[in-house]
Amino acid sequence: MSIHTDDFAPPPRVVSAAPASPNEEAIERALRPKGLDDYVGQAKAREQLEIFIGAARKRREAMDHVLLFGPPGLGKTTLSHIIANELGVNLRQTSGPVLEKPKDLAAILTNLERNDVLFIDEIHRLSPVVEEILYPALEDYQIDIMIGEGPAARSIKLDLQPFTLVGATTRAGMLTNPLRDRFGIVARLEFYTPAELARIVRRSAGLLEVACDEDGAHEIARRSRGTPRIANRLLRRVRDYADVKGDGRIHKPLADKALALLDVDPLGFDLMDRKLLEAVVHRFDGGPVGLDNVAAAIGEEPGTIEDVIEPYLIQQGFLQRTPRGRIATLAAFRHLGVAPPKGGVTDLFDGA
Ligand SMILES: Nc1ncnc2c1ncn2[C@@H]1O[C@H](COP(=O)(O)OP(=O)(O)OP(=O)(O)O)[C@@H](O)[C@H]1O
Ligand SMILES: [Mg+2]
Repeated sequence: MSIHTDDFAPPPRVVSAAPASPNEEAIERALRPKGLDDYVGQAKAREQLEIFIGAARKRREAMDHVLLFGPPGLGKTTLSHIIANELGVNLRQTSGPVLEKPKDLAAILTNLERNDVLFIDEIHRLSPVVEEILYPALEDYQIDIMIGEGPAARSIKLDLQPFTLVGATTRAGMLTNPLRDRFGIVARLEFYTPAELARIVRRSAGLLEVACDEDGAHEIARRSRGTPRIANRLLRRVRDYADVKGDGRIHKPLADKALALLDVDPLGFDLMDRKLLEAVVHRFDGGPVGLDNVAAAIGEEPGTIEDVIEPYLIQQGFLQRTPRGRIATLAAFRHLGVAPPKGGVTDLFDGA
């Protein structure tokens, strides 16, 4: 039997917010809510969109362009599909890194039908030359394209059908100002509360035809890092456990055991989170420590730490992001069972 190098790749994090495999993406599609009514949580974004969608439908116009931003797995792609559904138009889907040349985007834009939704995922990764042709498209539904080459080259204007751009990004800070300014609607997606995630777990359990009681759903929800993608994944893992070790039904004691086996602790932190907190606490005395140093200490990309691991730890009050670096809070010391430093945990303002 040959050994593939893949055999040595670390197993994917069970609480990673990124989709684990193409198979998981297919399951996600099946669990994706189709309308705003099914879309749990995100009250603010939902309310905003309800109004804009309603107005655009009434006037039979293209809705204003929308920017969705927030950490992975919170429902940006889901929401873009819902917007197109609710508007009753087609959705064309692409992503920043896929659009290499202006003509790639031009081909998509010129094929849009009236009032369609164009979804560009990872919009912060658009190349500058592609972004350039997007500006007039967004403002005037026009593009300038070059015909011919060399001295004979000339630019012509093409009219487009009115359309709505929905851009998604995990890093709003990386968008250029001119691009950001062209979005009329900007919605920031927030981490979900355990109660909201429990509703999502119950809904998904229904679709997957698994019996899951309220307490079982809550246990899964509580450990899902505020993220529906993780909640759905943990539900499927717990279902496997229930099928093998139980009678297929999910309740709290069973969920507890299954999740402990998966190394997901009661706060939803996994080995990666603990590794990060431990590094800041043990190796850097609680900080402040720069992102690059933490990254080197735990062998992760700084970008991954910033986009994927940190946001939840910060939101939960275990880590602070300060101009001088990352600081572990008292809660982090307590969670790791470590006595806090004598002078107290460095806080944001001391010495500043
Ligand atoms: N509000 C919600 N209600 C119910 N289920 C949701 C909700 N938001 C997301 N989900 C579920 O979580 C899964 C992941 O959501 P989605 O793919 O939309 O995340 P994303 O923000 O686009 O992530 P990424 O940044 O990785 O692209 C979806 O397949 C869907 O089943
Ligand atoms: Mg997505």
